[in-house]
Amino acid sequence: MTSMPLSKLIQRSYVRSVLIPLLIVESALVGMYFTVIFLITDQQMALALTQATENLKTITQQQARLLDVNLQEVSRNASQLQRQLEYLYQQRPKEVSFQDLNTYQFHSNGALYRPAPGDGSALYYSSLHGIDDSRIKKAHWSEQMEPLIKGITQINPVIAQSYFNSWDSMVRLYPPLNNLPVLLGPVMDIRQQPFYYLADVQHNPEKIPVWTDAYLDPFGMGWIITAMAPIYASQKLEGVAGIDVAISKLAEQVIDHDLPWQASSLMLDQQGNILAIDPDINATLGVDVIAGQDFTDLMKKSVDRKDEFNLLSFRSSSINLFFSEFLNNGQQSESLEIDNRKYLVLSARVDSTGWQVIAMVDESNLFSEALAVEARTIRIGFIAIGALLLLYIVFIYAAKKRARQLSAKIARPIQSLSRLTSDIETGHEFRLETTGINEIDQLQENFQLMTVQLNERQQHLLESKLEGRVQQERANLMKQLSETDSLTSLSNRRKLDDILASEIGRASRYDSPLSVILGDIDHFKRVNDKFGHIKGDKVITRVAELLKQHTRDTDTVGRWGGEEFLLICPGIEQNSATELAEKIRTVIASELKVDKIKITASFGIAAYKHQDTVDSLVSRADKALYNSKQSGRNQVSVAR
Ligand SMILES: Nc1nc2c(ncn2[C@@H]2O[C@H](COP(=O)(O)OP(=O)(O)OP(=O)(O)O)[C@@H](O)[C@H]2O)c(=O)[nH]1
Repeated sequence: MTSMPLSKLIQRSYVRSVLIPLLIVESALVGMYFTVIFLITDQQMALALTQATENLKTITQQQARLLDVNLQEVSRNASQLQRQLEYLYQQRPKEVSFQDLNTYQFHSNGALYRPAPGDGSALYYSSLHGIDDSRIKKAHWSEQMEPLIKGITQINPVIAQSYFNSWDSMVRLYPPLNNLPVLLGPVMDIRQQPFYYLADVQHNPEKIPVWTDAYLDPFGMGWIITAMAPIYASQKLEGVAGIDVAISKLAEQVIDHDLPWQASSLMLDQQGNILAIDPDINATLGVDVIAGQDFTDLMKKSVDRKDEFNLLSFRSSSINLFFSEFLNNGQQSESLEIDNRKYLVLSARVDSTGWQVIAMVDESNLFSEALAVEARTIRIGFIAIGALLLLYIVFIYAAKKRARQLSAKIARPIQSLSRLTSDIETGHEFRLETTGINEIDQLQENFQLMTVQLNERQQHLLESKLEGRVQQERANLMKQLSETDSLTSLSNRRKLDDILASEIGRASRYDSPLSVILGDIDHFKRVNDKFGHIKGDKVITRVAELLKQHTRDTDTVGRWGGEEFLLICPGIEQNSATELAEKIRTVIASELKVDKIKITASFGIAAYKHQDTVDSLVSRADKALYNSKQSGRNQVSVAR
């Protein structure tokens, strides 16, 4: 197992036991938080889509209905005008008197017209059939139509123009156009005009007002739709009454430009022609790009380029396809993708004309609220994550610091204990500080107790050892004192007895030689007598030194008594012992003097013999010594 610092161990345990579980739990919570946000956003978006679909569907249906109501009103106006004009024809007198001959004039191109209609109706009479008096009179008679046409035009704000066209190309029109002969030409034939066939019996057997298709007004009013009513008098088709409705005006009244979610409207006829369009979606559908200029202005000016206003014939093929399918299948709501943006498209049909009122809304507008809430909650989520990260950083920092403090708190007493262990033999007493950690404090207490006990035991041990040694020393000393001669420090008689007994035993056991030399200072009594005991003692001490000096370590020199010395020489034959004694005798005789008087000594030698005892051996040496004394002293004699 690898070892590591205590602080790291504590820190790791903090991280493992607290940080990691915390991290797992909070990661799960954050994950759940974001999942819930996405789910709720999805749900809110789906709800917003449903609400917008329902809402805009209702709005477009209301707009279509309102258009229908308006168109029906115009249709009723056309019926009214039809009835009034037919009544006028029925009341038409045979003869008509001229009111004011200057009212009408012939234009230079031959057509009859009213030069200055003012706020009255304009009149045009084609010269196609020739303009005789009766036609001039008819023109005058038709002035009775003016209040009818004018009244109808003024009664309904969506009506742009009302007029009557007679079969022989007389046109009475309100509001007036001054230059009708120029606009219509000298020989315009009304029966060749495309709308006129709507009035004949073959195409309109019920003789009721009918709607033309939407068309671009040749006089610059943009898209127009006309309610056309045949005027019969005595079964004869006298002409047609027309009420022009400017589609832009109609649309203005019914199409709300302030739709919710910034939705925009447009209106298509059955062929897909754009009858009205909110400028906001011009760019989206590419209408601006195709037309290259202001679309509404263009509509007012252009008559021949009708295709340019057909949604199904320009822009991208995907948009064409979408709208043609949308219109053909009568779909009410669908999603359309243009330039990677999704649009919700809803439509409602105008029953009178088969037009479609269409609302388009950018789906991102529907979801903006939900997405804004989502963005806000995601931001909150990220702030929370940031805060958590900050918390973790603070936590890790705090854990590190705490781990350091805790490890120091734990390590300090352990280090003290360790120091104490190494210093324990010094016997010093330590006082350890309490840590506040039960186990460690208990350990310290036990350790301290153990140290005290150990010190006490060591003290006891030392004391008992010392006492033993002192006793031993004393015994040794006593023994040494009992075996040593106090004057010469040589072995005394008792010790010599022991050693000699032991050497005799050894010589006997191993059959090894053993010799003893007994020496005695000559005429010592005289020395004492002459020089005193103190000097006598000195002579004895000096003889002892010389004996020690000239013998081996294996030899034993001892004071046998008084002025007598015994040398025990193990392993030495009689001859060698004699040589040794002779040498010692010579040295004493030559070196030892008291006040110039020579001191000599006599020696007796005895070699060990089988069965010898201490006494028998020493006795023989003593006899040999005696012989030396008898023979004149300062001699060496050998026992027989
Ligand atoms: N100063 C001193 N004298 C001692 C000691 N021990 C013995 N003496 C003396 O030694 C003398 C021995 O004398 P003797 O036995 O008569 O022998 P001697 O005078 O040496 O004569 P011979 O041995 O015959 O040569 C005595 O006078 C003792 O008192 C001692 O320790 N110190």
